[in-house]
Amino acid sequence: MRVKVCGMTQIEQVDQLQGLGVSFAGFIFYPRSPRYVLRYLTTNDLKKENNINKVGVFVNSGAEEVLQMVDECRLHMVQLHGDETPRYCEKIADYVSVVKAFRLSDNDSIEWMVKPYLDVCDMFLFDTMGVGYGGTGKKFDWNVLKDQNIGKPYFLSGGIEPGDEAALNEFASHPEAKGLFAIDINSKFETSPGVKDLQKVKKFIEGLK
Ligand SMILES: O=C(O)c1ccccc1NCC(=O)[C@H](O)[C@H](O)COP(=O)(O)O
Repeated sequence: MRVKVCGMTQIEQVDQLQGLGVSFAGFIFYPRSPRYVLRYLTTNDLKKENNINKVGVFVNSGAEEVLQMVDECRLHMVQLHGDETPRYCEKIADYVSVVKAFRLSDNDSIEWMVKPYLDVCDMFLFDTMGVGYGGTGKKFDWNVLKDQNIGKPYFLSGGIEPGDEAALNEFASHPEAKGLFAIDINSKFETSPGVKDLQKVKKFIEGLK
């Protein structure tokens, strides 16, 4: 199973991710996050080739700002984690792969939520609804994704933690969980916001099928 580690702020840690079997590194470009990457790294630091797919996470930023960061930091993908409209996503998707994040609460109609975005995004990400836009450490019930006509590959996110490996393997093995593309981990693998415990990441990946 592919893994994305989100909220990276330390370049030495980014350099180690690929060796652990991580496929994507996420960088938060949201100034109100404790993991706001530009508080720790420069765009020149981010521009470096680290042999890992770099995902920029944005929350309701102007399209020009997003595209400027894509260019300056050589991002491979952007993850839109706010209230971005389909039209906005379409504009960004002309230049770079777009992952639209949806924060789920109980009883949301997922098919209805994603439908307007199907033609203008490359992938989706499902996170938990909470105070703030992301990195809440809260889980949602993954079963709500089963048997849904999601229509795009998706990242599974929201409070995923060490010890979840067996449940994730079980979820991924279900034919009804179709479309699962990667697991997104963040705050539950930190020693402090933005600083990851790479031993925990390693052990977690070893437990995934
Ligand atoms: O991590 C943040 O601080 C953050 C802030 C604003 C928007 C998105 C943010 N994180 C995005 C992610 O992709 C996280 O991995 C996702 O929300 C899950 O985080 P967690 O619940 O801590 O596992």
